[in-house]
Amino acid sequence: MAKHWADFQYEIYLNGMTGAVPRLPTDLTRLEELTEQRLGPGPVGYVAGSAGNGSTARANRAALDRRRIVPRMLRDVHERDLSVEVLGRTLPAPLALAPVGVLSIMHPDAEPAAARAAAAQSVPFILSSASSTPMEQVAEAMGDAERWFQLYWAKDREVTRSFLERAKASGFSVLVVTLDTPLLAWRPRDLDQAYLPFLHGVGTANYFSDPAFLSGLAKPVHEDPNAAVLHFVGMFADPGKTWPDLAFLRENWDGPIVLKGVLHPDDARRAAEAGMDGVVVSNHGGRQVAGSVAAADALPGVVDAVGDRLDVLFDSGVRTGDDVFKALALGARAVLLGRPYAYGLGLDGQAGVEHVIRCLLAEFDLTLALSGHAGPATVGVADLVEDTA
Ligand SMILES: Cc1cc2nc3c(=O)[nH]c(=O)nc-3n(C[C@H](O)[C@H](O)[C@H](O)COP(=O)(O)O)c2cc1C
Ligand SMILES: CCCCC(=O)C(=O)O
Repeated sequence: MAKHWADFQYEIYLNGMTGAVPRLPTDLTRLEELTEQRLGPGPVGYVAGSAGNGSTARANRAALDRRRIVPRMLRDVHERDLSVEVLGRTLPAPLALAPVGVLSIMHPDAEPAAARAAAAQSVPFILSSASSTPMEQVAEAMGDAERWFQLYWAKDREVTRSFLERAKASGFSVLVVTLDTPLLAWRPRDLDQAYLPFLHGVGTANYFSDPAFLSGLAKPVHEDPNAAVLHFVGMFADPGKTWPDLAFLRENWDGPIVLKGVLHPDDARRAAEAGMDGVVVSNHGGRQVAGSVAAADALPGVVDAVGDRLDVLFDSGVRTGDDVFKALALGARAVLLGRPYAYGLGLDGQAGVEHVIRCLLAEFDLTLALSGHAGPATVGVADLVEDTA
């Protein structure tokens, strides 16, 4: 049975009869400011910050804001079903939680709490390679929920092989390979505070628990933690990789593989030729290339190029239910959500993440209905106009 996401609206009003109001704002764009007030400047700067002067993060928002929905009337939207087919699975809504590393800088319950929230709301959780908790522990927290694993494609092939083996053994079924972070970008907010979570030992849990990684260290982590962190920083990603290298991942992973960070239609075509199953059109939430094309502006070109062969997902800048609608109208099958759930976690742990998911999907459900759609299938580019003013 289809889940009635919009009912959250009346749950909130009914709770109000006893004087209760939501613990966090229902306009998710307010979460960043609240997080700024409550958490330390280093962690908040890391999560909220972007590459360069922030131009890409702003462009992501502008590209979504510029597109406006044209609602249609009298189309029977009484019964709605938000489910979508993605990578051979049925998702109850077109949403997954994006891989966000180092979540313990936001909340001590970190990835297990976010993963439990996603599981409770039946939304896939994509666990980052740069998790602050080893993948086996996060998998355990997830029960029988959908598990997707994000790979930072290490220089050391044996570390990659070991990560894939561990992820398979822990029940992760979809592999999301991030291509846009072969190097960490110029991030002034972090540079100005000289703050990088990894140097505080956060985000290395999968590596420090990995036999292949540990065998590359001259001394055990506890004897020389700084050397271990520097070894991680030098090997977690590999600027030398090229398209033919994908064959190694295809050989070592049985399930679907999705390439994250694709913005050019030709790269999307190469992904299809390499036997991949999907792409995420993403500029990493504006955290990598300053001055980059906005993700929403890149989306239609990628959909045109490979939409009939690959599942095209989208992230970067999604903050509201109407953003989800717009991404679907531009051709995405589903969206990933990044910072807002990290803020929800920081402000209220697992409950905060559940709040964020429920608000976003309730608002999306209502946007669909009020725009004349009973589900994602009928949403298309004809539902949008571009505001050129
Ligand atoms: C604090 C933080 C950590 C992130 N860590 C990762 C990561 O480990 N792997 C990855 O592929 N993307 C990572 N991302 C990028 C997200 O997966 C996603 O692409 C981005 O946050 C989407 O944009 P949004 O934050 O505007 O929703 C991270 C983003 C943030 C904010
Ligand atoms: C080493 C980078 C991992 C975290 C990340 O992807 C981000 O901060 O955007």
